[in-house]
Order: sequence, then C-alpha cells, then structure tokens
Amino acid sequence: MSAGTPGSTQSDPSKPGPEPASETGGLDARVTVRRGQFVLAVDVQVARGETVAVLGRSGAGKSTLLRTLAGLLPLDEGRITLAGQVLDDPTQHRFVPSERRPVGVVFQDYLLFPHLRARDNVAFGVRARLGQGRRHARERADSWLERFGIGELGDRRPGALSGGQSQRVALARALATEPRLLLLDEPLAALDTTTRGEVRAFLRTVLPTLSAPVLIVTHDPTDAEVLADRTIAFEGGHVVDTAA
Ligand SMILES: Nc1ncnc2c1ncn2[C@@H]1O[C@H](COP(=O)(O)OP(=O)(O)OP(=O)(O)O)[C@@H](O)[C@H]1O
Repeated sequence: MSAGTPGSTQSDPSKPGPEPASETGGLDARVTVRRGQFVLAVDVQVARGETVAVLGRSGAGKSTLLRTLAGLLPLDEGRITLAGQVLDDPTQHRFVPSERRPVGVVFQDYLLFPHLRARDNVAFGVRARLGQGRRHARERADSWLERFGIGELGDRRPGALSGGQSQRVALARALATEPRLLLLDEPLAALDTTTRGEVRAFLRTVLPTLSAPVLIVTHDPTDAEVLADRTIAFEGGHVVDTAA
C-alpha cells in the first residue's frame, strides 16, 4: 500500500522536485498549536493511499494533531492543505470548520449515537456531510455495513453491538462520507485482546483499499507495524523519529 509514498529522488536541478503531497490528493500539514504550556510543532505529509502511524507517549501531542487536522483546534501558525484545498492558514484568515472538512474520524470509544440504529448512525454522517436524502443515505449506509461484513446488524442500536462490531460501524460511518483524509485515534485501544486482533486484521484489509491518506494514532507498535506504511514518533510536541 505504498502507492504515492515519497521515495528518494536524485537531485537533478533540470527536473522538477517531487510534487507536494497535497497536490496529488495527499495531506501537507505544517502545524504549530499551543495548549497552555504545551506546544505542538510538527510537519506531517501523508500521500494519497498511504497510512502513517503516529506513535508517542501520553501527552506527546498525538491527539492534538488529529484534533487540529479535524478542525476542532485552530492552528496558531502553519498551514494545512488537503488535496489542494487549504483547510487552515492563519496568515490568510482561512479556517474550514470541522463540519465542512472532508475528513473522517474514528475515536477509540467510537462515539456512536446510542439512540440510533447502526444503519442510521452511518446514514447520519452521509446526510450531514453529503446532503443526501434519508432513503439514499440509508441505502448507502446498508451497502457500507454489508461491505464491512455486518450487513445484518443495521437494525441494532449500539447497546446491542459488541466492541468490534461498534468499531466497524464507526469506520463505516467515517468512510461512507467519502472523506479525503481518514483519522483513526487509538481505534483499537478500547477493545479486548481477541477483538483487538480481529479489528486489526479487518483494518489491514480495508486500509489498503482506500485512496485517501490515513493517519492512525496508537500506543501499540504492533498496530503500527501491521497497519502503517511508515511511522512518526512524537515526544514533547516534536517529531523525534521517523521510520519506513
Ligand atoms: N484543553 C487543554 N488545555 C491545556 N492543555 C491541554 C489541553 N488538552 C491537552 N493539553 C495538553 O496538551 C499536551 C498534549 O496532549 P495530547 O492529548 O495531544 O497528547 P497525546 O499524545 O494524544 O496523549 P494520550 O496518548 O494520553 O492521548 C498535554 O501536555 C496536555 O496536557
């Protein structure tokens, strides 16, 4: 799944350099965000079709990065460009709010609406993001649930789903809106060991089929090894290591 992964290039001045990731459907983020005493200052590029894992101890700034990319925190300095669209640039007074960003997010505790059936949880995002009618949104939701092997669970409410099933619904909800960027924040952390292995194996089959860039935050090096094309390690708000 390394399509579009930046490779090494010969520095021939007669040839143009590699295109920025955002020009080819990827993510270019130069991020400076202050939260109290904490400063996150990182540059992150993810190519279209590439999965990058963000590792680091608690408090390193991983969630702050995802919240910034999702539009839940504004940049103090820098610029976020996704597939050629500027999402945040304080110097240009440009800030696309979270509800208008083509970004899918899955959190560790899946945050499904408890009163909505699985189908309607997925359809909700489709209606809100893509502005489609109820019937079309539900059909679309059913096809995503089907694709994720849980088509028969569309009528269940989250309380009647297992952790692994809920996480598949959350992923279906994120992907059904056709995001141009997928953010996974510790998507396996809340699951027991067996379910964790199952959902990890599931993600391993799904992520390579996506054409969007994917960022996955995890504490677990196994997740990074199995799911990501490369890893970035954060410490104290900075990138301290990168590995292919
Ligand atoms: N609302 C806030 N106000 C002030 N500081 C905050 C706020 N939220 C987070 N921080 C600080 O920002 C820093 C980075 O937090 P962040 O949640 O991004 O870390 P993390 O790497 O995701 O940690 P974890 O793995 O525990 O989720 C921490 O030092 C934290 O205390």
